[in-house]
Amino acid sequence: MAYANTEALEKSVSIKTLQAMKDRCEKFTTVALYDAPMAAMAQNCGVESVLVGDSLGMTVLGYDSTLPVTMEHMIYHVEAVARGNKKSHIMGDLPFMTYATPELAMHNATRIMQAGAHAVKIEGGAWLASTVSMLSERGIPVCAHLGLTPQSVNKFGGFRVQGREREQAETILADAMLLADAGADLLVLECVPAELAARITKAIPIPTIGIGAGRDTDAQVLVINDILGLTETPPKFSKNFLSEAGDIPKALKKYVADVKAGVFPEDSHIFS
Ligand SMILES: Nc1nc(=O)c2c([nH]1)NC[C@@H]1CN(c3ccc(C(=O)N[C@@H](CCC(=O)O)C(=O)O)cc3)CN21
Ligand SMILES: CC(C)C(=O)C(=O)O
Ligand SMILES: [Mg+2]
Repeated sequence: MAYANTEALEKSVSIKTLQAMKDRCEKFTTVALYDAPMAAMAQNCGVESVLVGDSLGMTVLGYDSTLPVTMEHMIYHVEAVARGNKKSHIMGDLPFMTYATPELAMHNATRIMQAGAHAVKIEGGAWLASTVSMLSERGIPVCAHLGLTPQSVNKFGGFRVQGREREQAETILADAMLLADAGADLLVLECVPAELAARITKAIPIPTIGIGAGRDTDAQVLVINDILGLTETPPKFSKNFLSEAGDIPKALKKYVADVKAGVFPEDSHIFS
């Protein structure tokens, strides 16, 4: 069986566990999920890292973008996930405009951490460096997020691959190095060419978590709805693992095993 060596998490996973995995060149898996039973299942299937994503605005609440998501939505779902899962590392997204200034970021990150997250995720480049260092210095691990940052969908004019032009690719690489230097502990790279994600992963000491970013990031993230075939028009980079696996735990275990083995994402999921 392809997933025979995938087991429930035994010890709780911290930011240090994830860093040590990068340092050992061992891949880890993140799932964006939103409720207690799915969070429990992720823990039991060896998913090291879970993200309570603001994608919940689209995947749970039926909005067309992540912009309507509020702190109240995020807290409600972080609390549910934290109740269901005592082992995986839990990140919570800060929603649109709730970290527009460092002061707002510190206030709202506090609320996400008190709801049960172990780290917060924020979308943006160089402008976030001071926010990242302030949160980090005060004890809040930060996951930065570059490339297709969905809260900026109106600036991008749609959910489009980012970093295809040389100049933009160099900016994303420079932003990644700046945010890592500022104290970010993790970096999500969304919908960027695989070559760029590979360069960034080599250039920075912290783990990179890719989605539509090729095989060479330190980890992969997918949205649970896409893994389980719940999305009407799934993004090109996603994969329905349920259809071949047969049930939800088998689908999660197959996803974990395929990421560890470096066989997911496949060529058809990759932008170049
Ligand atoms: N179900 C779901 N999965 C996700 O991964 C996801 C969400 N929802 N909601 C929040 C954001 C939005 N995301 C998206 C949504 C659509 C595309 C998309 O349609 N991309 C095109 C590529 C466009 C191009 O070539 O530039 C695709 O064909 O996949 C990408 C990311 C990722 N996130
Ligand atoms: C797709 C991931 C990276 C995310 O930000 C979310 O689920 O909100
Ligand atoms: Mg998000």
